[in-house]
Amino acid sequence: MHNVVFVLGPPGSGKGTICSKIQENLNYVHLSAGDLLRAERQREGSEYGALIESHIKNGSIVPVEITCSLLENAMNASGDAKGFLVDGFPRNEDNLQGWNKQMEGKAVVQFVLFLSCPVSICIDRCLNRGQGRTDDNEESLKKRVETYNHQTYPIIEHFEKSGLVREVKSERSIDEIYADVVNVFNAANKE
Ligand SMILES: Nc1ncnc2c1ncn2[C@@H]1O[C@H](COP(=O)(O)OP(=O)(O)O)[C@@H](O)[C@H]1O
Ligand SMILES: Nc1ccn([C@@H]2O[C@H](COP(=O)(O)OP(=O)(O)O)[C@@H](O)[C@H]2O)c(=O)n1
Ligand SMILES: [Mg+2]
Repeated sequence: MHNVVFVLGPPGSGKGTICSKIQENLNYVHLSAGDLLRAERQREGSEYGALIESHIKNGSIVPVEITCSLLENAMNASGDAKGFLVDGFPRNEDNLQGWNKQMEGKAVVQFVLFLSCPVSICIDRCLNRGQGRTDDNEESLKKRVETYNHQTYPIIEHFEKSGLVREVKSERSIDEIYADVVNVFNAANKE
């Protein structure tokens, strides 16, 4: 059974940054849904390259069958770990339903780490991210924020109802955020 922490928050809230620090220090394996989709987009022979690129540019969400299979394969290919940081998933109702269907009996969600951050700060961070992403431009970001507000935030509210959400405010320095995040993980692993 895979132990999973979902990591959610607006684009640019620092999900990737914080996950790599947790992976370094806490024996969790970081799996970014966005990174897995970008790798699949580049993979020679992939039948999904064009579809993935069009969703990424439009800030819309790739069908869950593709994303969840990439996540499951990556979990199965990984060695022993305390758990997996599933970064940027589930981002909409389709993601959530697809995960529940595909991963029932194979994974348990330990909690949801919610990195909350004002959108204006998030947009500035993405515009300055410097990774050459095809979606870090004003036009794509407008759509990504809209997708976050209308599709992803309701998923966070859904988990909130089950008491699974741990919110950490991420408009602060990485060290301040990370200190709170470590406390969240320590508390969860004591339960
Ligand atoms: N707490 C922070 N303060 C300032 N900049 C940050 C902070 N966390 C991340 N960043 C920067 O903001 C950008 C987006 O961070 P990233 O981790 O890629 O976010 P996400 O995965 O949520 O989109 C990156 O350039 C990163 O270096
Ligand atoms: N579960 C997911 C995650 C990402 N994606 C796509 O990948 C894009 C980039 O996701 P990302 O997680 O790398 O973006 P950030 O929030 O890290 O900036 C999203 O805008 C979606 O188009 C998706 O379709 N489904
Ligand atoms: Mg990211």
